[in-house]
Amino acid sequence: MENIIEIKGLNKRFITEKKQEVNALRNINLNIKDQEFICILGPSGSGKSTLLRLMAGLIKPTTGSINVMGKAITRPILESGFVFQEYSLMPWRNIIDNVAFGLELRKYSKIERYKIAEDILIKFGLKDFTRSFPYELSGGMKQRAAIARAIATYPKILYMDEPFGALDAYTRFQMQKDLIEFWLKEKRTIVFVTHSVEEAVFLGTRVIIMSPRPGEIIADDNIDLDYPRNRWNEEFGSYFKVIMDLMNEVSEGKEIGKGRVI
Ligand SMILES: Nc1ncnc2c1ncn2[C@@H]1O[C@H](COP(=O)(O)OP(=O)(O)OP(=O)(O)O)[C@@H](O)[C@H]1O
Repeated sequence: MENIIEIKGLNKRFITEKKQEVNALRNINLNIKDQEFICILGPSGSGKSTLLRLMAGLIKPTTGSINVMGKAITRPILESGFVFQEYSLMPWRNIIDNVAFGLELRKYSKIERYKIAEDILIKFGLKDFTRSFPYELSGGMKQRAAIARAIATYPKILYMDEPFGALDAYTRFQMQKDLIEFWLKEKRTIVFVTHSVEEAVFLGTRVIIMSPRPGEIIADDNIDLDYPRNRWNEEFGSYFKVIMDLMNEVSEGKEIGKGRVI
């Protein structure tokens, strides 16, 4: 399968308000294939969100190149959707108008966008809340609505930054299952940032691990397990253990060899 995202020699340096330089990412080289479900793991501050925001065209590289669908990315493109940890809903719009927002940008008629948004909200179990406002929904429901909003336009690439981080364990499991179902059915590319090794092994076709700042990719592994995955089987446990051990080494600052493939 062809690469949908190609990153070469990427470096990102921020200048803080106090004029200090922060090297967030160093020499990132990464190719992501169409329809991969790639999970990005790494200690806090290792540049996971920065990498995601760069790919999505929300911020610009300091040096290096990022091509998405064959073109240098300079701003967010219509083929992509985002979900962030903090529910990315507009508080002043009701749920259906939130979900229909991307369709509005893409100039769908009001009838079309309400039809599409309504169908998705039914699928996401939010049928009775289409006219509610975000503050009237629970955390899990809000996050469902945020994902519904991101996929309403059926983006080719879905960028997700710890989308389930704030949810209770049960809701999180449910949402993981729903996301896998969506991905298996719709064959999109998903780039997913998480702190949870278990979540990465449950979801990803591939996992990359970042080093502490400045973030570099220090491990890159395919997870060769069938879907839907079973957290309790032995093979799942072996992947979990290998990646967890690596994460511990990384967090303790051990040099584990760059670009190591598990
Ligand atoms: N706009 C910014 N200005 C200055 N520094 C920034 C900016 N955005 C990120 N950084 C810095 O870049 C580094 C990487 O941040 P980033 O949020 O990408 O890490 P992360 O791995 O996603 O962290 P976490 O797991 O805690 O969410 C951090 O040191 C952060 O302080």
